Amino acid sequence: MWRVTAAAAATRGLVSAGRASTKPTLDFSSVSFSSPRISSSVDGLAGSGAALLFALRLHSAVDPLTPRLERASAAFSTSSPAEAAAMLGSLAPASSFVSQMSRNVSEAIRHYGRCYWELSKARLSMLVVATSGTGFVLGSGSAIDIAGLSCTCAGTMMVAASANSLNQVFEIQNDAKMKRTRQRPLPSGRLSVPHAAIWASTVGIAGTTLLAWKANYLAAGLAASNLVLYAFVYTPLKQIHPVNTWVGAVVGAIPPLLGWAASSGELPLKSVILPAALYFWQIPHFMALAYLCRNDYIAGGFRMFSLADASGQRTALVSLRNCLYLLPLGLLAYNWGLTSKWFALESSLLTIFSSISALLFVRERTSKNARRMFYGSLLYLPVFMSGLLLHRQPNEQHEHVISEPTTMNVLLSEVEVHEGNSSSTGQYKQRKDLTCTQARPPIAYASVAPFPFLPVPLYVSPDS
Ligand SMILES: CC(C)=CCC/C(C)=C/CC/C(C)=C/COP(=O)(O)OP(=O)(O)O
Repeated sequence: MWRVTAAAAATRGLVSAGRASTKPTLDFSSVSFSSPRISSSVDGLAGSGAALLFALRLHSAVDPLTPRLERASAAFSTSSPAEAAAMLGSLAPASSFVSQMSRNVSEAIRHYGRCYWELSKARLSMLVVATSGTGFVLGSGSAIDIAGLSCTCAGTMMVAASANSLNQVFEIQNDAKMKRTRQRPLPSGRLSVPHAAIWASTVGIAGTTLLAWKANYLAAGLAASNLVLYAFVYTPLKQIHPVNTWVGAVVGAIPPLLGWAASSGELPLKSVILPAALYFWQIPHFMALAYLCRNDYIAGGFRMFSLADASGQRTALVSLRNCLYLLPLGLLAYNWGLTSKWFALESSLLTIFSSISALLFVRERTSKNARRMFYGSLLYLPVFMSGLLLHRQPNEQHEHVISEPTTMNVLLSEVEVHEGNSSSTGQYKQRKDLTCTQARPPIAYASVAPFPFLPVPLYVSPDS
């Protein structure tokens, strides 16, 4: 019985996929299902004729039943309803196989998708991407290269995902002992270690390659070194010495440098403002976390600073000290031409607010005050980065390539003099205008003018 009904449902699927719009209509409403489970799954199948067709196409490579289905479907137009139903009844094993297969595929996608998401600590990685993207914008001139920004963010996401996955591969035993982490894919047994290692290597290599290809070697090198620092230095250090928090802070501070390097190919002094903010910001953030979860960290075998500080006093003082280190950053950002003066004001107010939460924790070391400091730190970073972006001054170093009265401009003006009013002057002017928005290497343009038939040479910095 169920064979016929399954075939009927498959027929409805084919009809709804539009293959039988001009064919005689079959009425299967009188057909009943003997099992509710089969009934619901077959109904689902019938409702998605297109999906079924697609699955059958895939299946046809391995299953000799598929040509039979195609013949039966063709017979639709010529057979009576009873004949067609009987014919399609013989196809039930194929359709149930396909339905099972598509269910398995979608379950596997959901399962591994979730595992990869958790293994990559996707939300943390997205925060890392936000800092790297901010670095990219700060390092840009007045025009922002959106394609470059997208590639930098994608590359950073992949390398950060890889670093986080390796961190979990190395900490399975510890994570299994901590309440906060025992449900992660590896300790919970949802994913095998080789699978996680292959995932980590693939995204790590892909991300670094993308950065090297679409940004530059400096950005790719920073990403790869940061991965090594996080996975192979910070991660084992967590079980060895409390200094791990400071090493971890360096890891968190590098992504904005990576972004800056990706947009401008160099790292001037003012590029360290956001990394410095991230470095100092992480100390109270992780101190608060380690204080709140100290029993969990003890169970996991991690040597956090707060574990050797039963009263919490040193933990609180270290947090306050690092909040205070954030104070001059707004002024420096203004002084070094990174932002307008408004940012200096906003950053100072924000830092005072964070320092007050740390001061309250120093005065009274309770979980409530530690939590307040933790949530305060969560607020600090997005506000600080938004302020930087809102009040940023375009990076002059990025634009000096086109604005300095050297190499290119001299050559361009010479070209204009030589060409006089000839029609090609317009082209060169156009090219010059283009450089004002795209800030391309001068030699690439200079070479075009006298020897347009020669290949454009690689850019060599005048300083090198
Ligand atoms: C480009 C690139 C490679 C970026 C990497 C950025 C990155 C992974 C930053 C994380 C910094 C950090 C110290 C996290 C805490 O890890 P944890 O091990 O203490 O966290 P857990 O206890 O939750 O595992």
